[in-house]
Amino acid sequence: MTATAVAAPAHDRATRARGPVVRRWAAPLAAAAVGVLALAPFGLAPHALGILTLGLVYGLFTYGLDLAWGRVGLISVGQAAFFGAGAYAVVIGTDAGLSLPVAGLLGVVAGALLAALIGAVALSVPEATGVPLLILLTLGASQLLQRTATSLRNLTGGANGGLAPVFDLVQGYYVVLASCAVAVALTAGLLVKGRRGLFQLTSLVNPLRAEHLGVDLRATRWVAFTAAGAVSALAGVLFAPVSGIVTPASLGLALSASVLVWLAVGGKGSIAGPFLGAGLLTIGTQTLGGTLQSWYVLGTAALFILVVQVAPDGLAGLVRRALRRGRDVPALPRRIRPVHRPAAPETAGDRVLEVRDVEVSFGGTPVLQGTSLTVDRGEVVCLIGPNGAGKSTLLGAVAGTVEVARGSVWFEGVDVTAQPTHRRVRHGMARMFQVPRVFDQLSVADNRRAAAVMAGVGAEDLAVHAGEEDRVAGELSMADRRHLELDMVLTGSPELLLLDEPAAGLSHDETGALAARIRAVAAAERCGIVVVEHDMELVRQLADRVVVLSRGAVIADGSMDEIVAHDSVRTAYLGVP
Ligand SMILES: Nc1ncnc2c1ncn2[C@@H]1O[C@H](COP(=O)(O)OP(=O)(O)OP(=O)(O)O)[C@@H](O)[C@H]1O
Repeated sequence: MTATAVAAPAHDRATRARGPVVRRWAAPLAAAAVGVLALAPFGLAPHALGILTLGLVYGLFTYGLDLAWGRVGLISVGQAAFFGAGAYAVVIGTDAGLSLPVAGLLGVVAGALLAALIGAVALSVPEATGVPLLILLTLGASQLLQRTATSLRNLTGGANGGLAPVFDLVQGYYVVLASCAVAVALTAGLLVKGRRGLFQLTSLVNPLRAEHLGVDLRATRWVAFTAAGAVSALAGVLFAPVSGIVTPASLGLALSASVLVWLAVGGKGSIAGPFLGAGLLTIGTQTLGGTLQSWYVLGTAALFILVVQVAPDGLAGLVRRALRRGRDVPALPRRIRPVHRPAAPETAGDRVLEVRDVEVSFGGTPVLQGTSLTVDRGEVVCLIGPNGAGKSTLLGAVAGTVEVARGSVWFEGVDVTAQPTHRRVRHGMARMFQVPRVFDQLSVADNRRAAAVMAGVGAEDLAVHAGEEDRVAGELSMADRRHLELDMVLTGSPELLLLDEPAAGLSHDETGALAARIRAVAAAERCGIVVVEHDMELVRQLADRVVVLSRGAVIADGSMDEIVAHDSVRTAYLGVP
């Protein structure tokens, strides 16, 4: 399963050229949907057309949520804040004498700015606190805006709502609205094409691996969340003239909960899913909700639970599975421009890495206490020490995933202590984890493509081995996943390779094969390699130099023989008195 770039077999090139089944169906299905929308005014009674219009508005609203939740995994539980902001902009703006398009534009800008602000705050903190913070902030924004809309009677009409311009001709407004929905869905679809599509899909599937291939997670998520706010606000703008009245409910929790259900039922991560979920449930509410009342609400809740249990990818996911004979593997966009990789700085000499007196604490407990480490080009340094000594923490400090309280990290002669992980990676730092971090849900071929694009290599020129298009990375054995991860991080010809217990979970023979490969990489690529390892046999095979860490401090640094003979190492690590 080791891989270097060779020409793709002809049949694999053909498979890629044809594209996955769903892609072949996408254009005809989209054309059919647009055709149905275009013919609807001629075939439907005004009441039915009104319901379809509302379904389209809510579909667009749901699509907005999908740009955040479905594309980058950011759940907003107060998405109505953006929808209501758009709707109220129409009420307030037109009341102040602005034309509908100008008031609508202001509404979209307001929604985008609100989302940009919330996203910037929530994404500026570490992920573990950022995701709950986003949930709280969206919920808070929705509640705050709802209360404000209720209180400012003169401006908004208070609890009874404010009036929006209504158009006499339902059919005339339908055409405007349907054109808008189609245009926005297609334009916003550009956000998930090409390189940005790769950033989004990889961030969604495995954020840590994405970041360690050079994806800027924060920027990717922020752009998606801002776009989600703008699109949901536009839906609110379009909703105001359909409803004729905008009440505080358009900012509230019930609508925010509904849009989550619509997206879950329709299916995340596509254009069709949000429109399908919102459309079907809106038609259901309008036609059955009045007569069945609480039974209808109960039925919707049951449908939600059923879909979540039976088809987590929603109705659109069911259709995709049917078209793909039971498999629903997300695919990277085609034709992705490689990411630009900066050249090595002129200051770079033979020293690839220098860690100077680094201190790291977790919750006030010191873990690294003035730790220093150097690695030269072509050198393999093995980092050993008892459990909890701080070895993985040191790798994290080097890679930028662990915050350094004092001291500095120099990579290729540049102080990178304040640099985010993705920037270090783009300058040639690569990392493998104790548990292999590959994109489990994607095909092996797409894993390689993602790595190639991020390494600045054209995905078109990449080797695709027989069967790798159809093989999902999560189905590979532990050894194959490790080799795939190594292939991926080596695609960028790194200057520094960080390996955290690479032999974990491997058999004796597999460990031997991996050791031979790591040695070959060090010789061929002339990169510095740091290996955290407990397997002393592997350390002996790999190490040019061994560094021993105990309680966050380096207690020995030298050849394997020197280390074994070292008194404090025998006491601290080998347990010999
Ligand atoms: N994110 C974290 N939050 C709090 N404590 C942490 C965190 N990461 C590590 N620690 C603690 O820091 C100490 C060092 O952990 P680290 O994983 O770096 O040790 P290690 O030498 O790699 O150990 P092992 O060989 O068992 O993997 C441990 O006590 C661990 O519990």
